[in-house]
Amino acid sequence: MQKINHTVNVQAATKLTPSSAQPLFQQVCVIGLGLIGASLAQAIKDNGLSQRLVAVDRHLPSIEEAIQHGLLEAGSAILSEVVSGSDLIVIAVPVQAVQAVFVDIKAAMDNGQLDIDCIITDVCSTKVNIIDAAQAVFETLPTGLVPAHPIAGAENSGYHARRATLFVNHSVIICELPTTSHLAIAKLRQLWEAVGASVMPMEAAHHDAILAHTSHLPHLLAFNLVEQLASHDDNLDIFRYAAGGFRDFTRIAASDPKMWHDIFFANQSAIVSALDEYSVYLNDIRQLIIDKDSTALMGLLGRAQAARRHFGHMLASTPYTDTPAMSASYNITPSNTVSGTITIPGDKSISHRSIMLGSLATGVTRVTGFLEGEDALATLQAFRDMGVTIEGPDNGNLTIHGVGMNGLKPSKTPLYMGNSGTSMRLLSGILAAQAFDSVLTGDTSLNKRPMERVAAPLRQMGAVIQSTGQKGTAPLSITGRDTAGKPLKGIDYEMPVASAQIKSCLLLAGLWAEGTTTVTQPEVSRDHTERMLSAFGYPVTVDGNRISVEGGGTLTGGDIAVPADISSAAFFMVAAAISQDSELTLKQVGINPTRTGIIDILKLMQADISLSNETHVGGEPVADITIRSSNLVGIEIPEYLVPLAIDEFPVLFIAASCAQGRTVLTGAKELRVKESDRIAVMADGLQTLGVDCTVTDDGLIIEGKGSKSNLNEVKNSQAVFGGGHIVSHHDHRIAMSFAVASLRASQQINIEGVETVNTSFPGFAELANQIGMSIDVVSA
Ligand SMILES: O=C(O)C1=C[C@@H](OP(=O)(O)O)[C@@H](O)[C@H](O)C1
Ligand SMILES: C=C(OP(=O)(O)O)C(=O)O
Repeated sequence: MQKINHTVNVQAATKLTPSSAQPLFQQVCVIGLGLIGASLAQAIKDNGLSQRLVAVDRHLPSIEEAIQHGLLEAGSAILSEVVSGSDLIVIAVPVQAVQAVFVDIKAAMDNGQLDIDCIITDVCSTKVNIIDAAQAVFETLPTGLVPAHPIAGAENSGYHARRATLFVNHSVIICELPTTSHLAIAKLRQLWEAVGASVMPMEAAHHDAILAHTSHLPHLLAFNLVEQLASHDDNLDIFRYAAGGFRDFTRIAASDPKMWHDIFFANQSAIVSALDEYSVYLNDIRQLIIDKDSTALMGLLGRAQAARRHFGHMLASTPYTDTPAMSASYNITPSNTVSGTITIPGDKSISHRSIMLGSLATGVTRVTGFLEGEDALATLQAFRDMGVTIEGPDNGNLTIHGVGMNGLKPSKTPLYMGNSGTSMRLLSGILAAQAFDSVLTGDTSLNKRPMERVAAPLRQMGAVIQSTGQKGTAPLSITGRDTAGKPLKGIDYEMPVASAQIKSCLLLAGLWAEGTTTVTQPEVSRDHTERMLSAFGYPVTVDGNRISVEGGGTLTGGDIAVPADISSAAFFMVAAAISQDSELTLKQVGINPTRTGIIDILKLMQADISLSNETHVGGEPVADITIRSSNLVGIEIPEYLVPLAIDEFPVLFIAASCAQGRTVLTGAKELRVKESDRIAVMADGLQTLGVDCTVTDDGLIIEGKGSKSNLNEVKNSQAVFGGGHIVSHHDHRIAMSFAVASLRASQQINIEGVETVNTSFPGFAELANQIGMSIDVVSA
């Protein structure tokens, strides 16, 4: 067979990687110039990863073209003609042809054309049979053998479909065999990372089982559905009118039949078991349709829709919902006045609890005003994962089909709580009492927050719960009562901190415990759990700071109207208070007295705030809040107000910076264990913007820069903050607080890491701009 040589383009061939003086390889030999092989060759070439590139392919026109394009230095249909001196061989042929390639490679090693430690890898979709094939050929597996699988592709095949960027942001699974040398693994990892992929090690059999479900089964179904429709007599009509769904679902049936033929046989047993499982599910959904079981069908469809979005985020430990960008920043131009009448999104704490109690109730619960922020959506998804049918959210409306106190089912995957401390802590109380085991995990920030504060008292109730993170942190592993034995028992617990999350966690666990569960809080904290339990017909005894429930009761579903969140309203309250000639009215905001610390503190600072249209919505008091510009004064914040304004301190620090004189906060150590250390992070940002402040162990002292002008003079005209770059540490409340600072800034403020604003206040920037601020959201 003919060998085609080509004059080497010296410049291109010696192009170096930016990070090293030498290319990673002397000569790479790619066997098979199909889509994957040719794309990898192109990526190696474009990134200067090899001194020379050669290829083997039975289709000589592809080889010739690749040489003409300057991609290859040489090529042939016969391996022995080009392989000499290669230090990497990439096998990119159909699975069934790999064994024959191994025979050729062994011969080249035996006759000295190839070094014994040459790296040999492949890109095939199955792994066990590749290892079996190598074992059949080599007496001992070569130390350079590293089976691999790039999870990337396209329905187009062949040399012409190649793209050097095919692997960017894709995963490559590599199977490290006991025989493989560390150097081979390290070099192959370096190669894949250099072409933009991320490498994951995986055991070969596990790889095959996973791929059977995620790749092989969908391809098989796509081919089969096209076959089914094509066999109809009226197939022309079917194809002519086949709209997006058919096209989307069967896109992959345009893939290479030979390749898939080989894969289906190569991974036979894993594919057959995936197919058997699929048949069971298919039959189940068929039956739901026959039975007209609307609740169960909605449950299945809702769960599947949400799970489709959810898995990606869970794996990446990133924000929960499909936000427009995984990282974003604000560029804010100073403005000096705000005005208008606006509606703030629903209360986060009440939204969480509506899902939890609605799911555990008997009957249907209809929720309006639900906060469609990532934190509350994490709670929603967790209950879907545990088998609850929840319709929506649709414009804040939800219908929850309660499953009763004993109706939750084990989730098939760890429950992902995203960024939400409330979800994780309240759910751990509920799950500690369930029959089944659970695992709770979160994003990078949540997995750093203290969880022993709930795990330790739950253990006193008899729960079996482990905080498996490094410092009493998540992931939490909870053993179900079926394994752990007896039911939980009520305890009388003195809470060391005034935390509504600890209180709620224990009260919720107490619903299933034997006897009475009592918690005593050192200070009043938000009481939404107590209120909502009562609204669902569950008796709760409140005696000052002692709150008790008896285990064994039931909840009855009903309607819940979620009021606007005072914690979100706080940003706009401060915005109007610190800026010039401003007046804002915030409609129907929750003014539960356990949440109104922000109003009390601002009033002590002489803010101009008034409430009107006071009424009750779903057991919670609400009012319109009107706030106007005022010359604030610095104060010593009374410690009893700290739990009543716990989430509002970041923005209160902005208010304090604009006040005349010093503001002192003490007794607020809890701020250090929120989404960020809110004392340290706020102090850093304030200093960046030119405000003098001193961090203390449990608080902050801020030297306000407000004017001494009397209240009749033009209010709030001077700049307090300079401009600068603020790092929010991905904490939503830090990001929004510094956005508010722009109303008294002399120059632009840029805030990095604002994507988490969606956890509590989706639409914040749009609303801020609507009342006169100037926030430009930049997505990365
Ligand atoms: O119970 C709740 O819904 C919450 C309680 C507070 O946390 P702690 O209980 O940790 O103070 C608060 O910071 C959080 O945003 C919501
Ligand atoms: C602390 C907060 O929430 P969580 O604890 O639920 O993450 C917050 O929203 O400020």
